[in-house]
Amino acid sequence: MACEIGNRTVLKFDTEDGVAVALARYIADLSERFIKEKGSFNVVLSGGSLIDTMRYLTRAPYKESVDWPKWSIFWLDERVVPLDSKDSNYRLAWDGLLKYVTIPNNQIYAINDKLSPEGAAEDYEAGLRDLVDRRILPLSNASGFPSFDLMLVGMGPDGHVASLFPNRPQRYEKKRWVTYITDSPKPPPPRITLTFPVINSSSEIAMVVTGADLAGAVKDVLENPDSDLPASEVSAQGLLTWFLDNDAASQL
Ligand SMILES: O=C1O[C@H](COP(=O)(O)O)[C@@H](O)[C@H](O)[C@H]1O
Repeated sequence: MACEIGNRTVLKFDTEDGVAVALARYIADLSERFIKEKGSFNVVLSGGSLIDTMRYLTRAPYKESVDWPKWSIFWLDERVVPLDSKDSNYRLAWDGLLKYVTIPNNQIYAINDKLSPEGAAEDYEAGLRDLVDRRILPLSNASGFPSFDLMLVGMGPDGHVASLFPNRPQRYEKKRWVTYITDSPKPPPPRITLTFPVINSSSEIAMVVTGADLAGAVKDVLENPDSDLPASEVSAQGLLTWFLDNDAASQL
């Protein structure tokens, strides 16, 4: 079932598996559209449950039909831990998605895990600036911040997105493209994260939210015009689409 709530399209499915099926088709369709329009597809991944919900992309027909070599992969946020740690969003994405598909390694933009959180954030932002200089990543005409084709965003029960948490100042960053946090309320504490000006410069955003523990935050973000949760600040230059299962939508 689809409906419009504010400036968001909300798609509701009976089960998490229904979300997973629809999400794979949505991503494959966008991949085809962007590659036809400009020859490449820049995708930003979250960590958490999102990667498992992308599982149908690693199977037929998408494993073969998607033009994976035209993709570039970035992270919305990353834990500052070794890339082979079980807490790393890179490792999660590698194990659940990237190892099954044919995206060239030099188009997978992981953090430098040898640096401090501050250093890793500066290094990731410098890498993005280099891609802008080389015209691989465009700047949004509207905001002047880099504009990714698709951002896949998860949400925590506290309404956090990326590593932008309630009661932490990073969510108010207006100048930097990438910032860092050393006291994340959700472990592990050291992380880097894209900032809201970058998130909200994306062409397309999918908020992928499944599970009963998220129902309260979903209701607040989608039905309370005065919501102060970080997820309520997400907007896109194109379409912002929420994918919900019945559990996450149970309080709407
Ligand atoms: O810590 C994180 O949490 C959020 C939400 O994760 P989920 O398991 O509740 O889906 C995730 O989007 C973010 O990338 C991750 O670092």
